Amino acid sequence: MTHTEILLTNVVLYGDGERTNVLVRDGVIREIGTDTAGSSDAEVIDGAGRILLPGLVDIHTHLREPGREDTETVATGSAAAALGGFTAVFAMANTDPVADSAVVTDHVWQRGQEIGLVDVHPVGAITVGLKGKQLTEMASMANGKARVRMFSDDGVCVENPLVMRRALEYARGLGVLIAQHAEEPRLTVGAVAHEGPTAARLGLTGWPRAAEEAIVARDALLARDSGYRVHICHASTAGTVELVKWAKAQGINITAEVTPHHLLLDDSRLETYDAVNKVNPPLREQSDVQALRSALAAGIIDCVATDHAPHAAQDKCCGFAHARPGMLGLQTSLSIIAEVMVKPGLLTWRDVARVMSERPAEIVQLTDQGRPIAVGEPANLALVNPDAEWAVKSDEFASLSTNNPFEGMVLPATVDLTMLRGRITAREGTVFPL
Ligand SMILES: NC(=O)N[C@@H](CC(=O)O)C(=O)O
Ligand SMILES: [Zn+2]
Ligand SMILES: [Zn+2]
Repeated sequence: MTHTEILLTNVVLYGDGERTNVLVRDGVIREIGTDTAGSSDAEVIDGAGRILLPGLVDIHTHLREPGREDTETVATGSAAAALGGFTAVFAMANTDPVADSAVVTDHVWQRGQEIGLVDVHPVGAITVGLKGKQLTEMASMANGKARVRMFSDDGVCVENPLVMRRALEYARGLGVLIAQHAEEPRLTVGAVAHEGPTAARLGLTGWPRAAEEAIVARDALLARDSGYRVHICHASTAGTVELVKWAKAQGINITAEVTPHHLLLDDSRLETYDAVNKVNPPLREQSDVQALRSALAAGIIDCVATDHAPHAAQDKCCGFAHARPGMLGLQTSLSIIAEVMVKPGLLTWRDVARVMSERPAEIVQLTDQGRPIAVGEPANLALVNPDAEWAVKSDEFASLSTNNPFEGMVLPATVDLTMLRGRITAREGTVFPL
């Protein structure tokens, strides 16, 4: 039976303050208050001990549709997202065919809306076929049904500085975001792991920090001169933190994200040669991990993004050098942030709302996500139990792939319920597609 109203009782907004009730009707938050009761028809959900956050927004996800539907689809990725507390995700363009035309971006958007678990915003490619040569028709994607607002060649770097410069100028005219996978490819030929003592000992070809940092520095300068903004995907080094801090201090319009795995894991994980730990950029050293945590706490790094990157078993269970890079992220991200940022006191839950919902929504200029939990606002919400603990079992995950480096870990905090425009999309491990 469908209720016209949902009443969340005894929740603590942002984990800060007194318990209260939140009444949702027709997709909108209608009333908030300890006396709020709703009509007799309202579905009452007891939120005692729970924190209410705005629905999470992930600006960096890989759903493998079209092309590798054996590893993830818009449907399975949406389910993983809803279970992880997300109400909007941005699906990267490195699909097959590449999302470099409105035909592909409109398809991805349309599929997401049909499934109805999360708003799936396609990211458009910056260059045709991700080849780094010719700019795509960003305007036709931006003006299509999907209203594409973010462009990236993620998976590969826009290497040519003139192409990057033109991309920023074109994006400026359209008001869309350019996001860079910062990797100077001439420094990473054959690279499979962070260049450092661990890779040297294990005989793995290294990806030096400078490969990332050189592009971050270059693109900060290109952003400065274009007068337009640039976003840095998956920041992984202490040097990137210093460069972003410097650029912001100059008034350069630059934003950056960090992944949960770069905040939790380091290259000591490589000892086993298990390719589940292979990812781009690679897991770095403990000093980088600490610098990334501090930078997220300080707002130098703006937000968290999962870089959820599902891969088939046959593409992972092969020699380390041949395995594809990437790891799952959507269903573990909030818990990892709770573990590495909230538990040690680096962030409050109020801050988590900022780095996992409000700030990412701002960066991509989504007007209906990352909104305050207030009367009249869209009911995009995540109900979190901060005191629960759970063990990660990837065979219980919604994703079609199992490349999960967090397998077996016991993590804090569960997402008990996710709501998209007033409709429950996930509740206690079950999803409710349209
Ligand atoms: N992060 C990864 O290691 N892999 C991503 C691409 C990317 O984000 O660069 C993928 O598409 O699998
Ligand atoms: Zn990338
Ligand atoms: Zn990515």
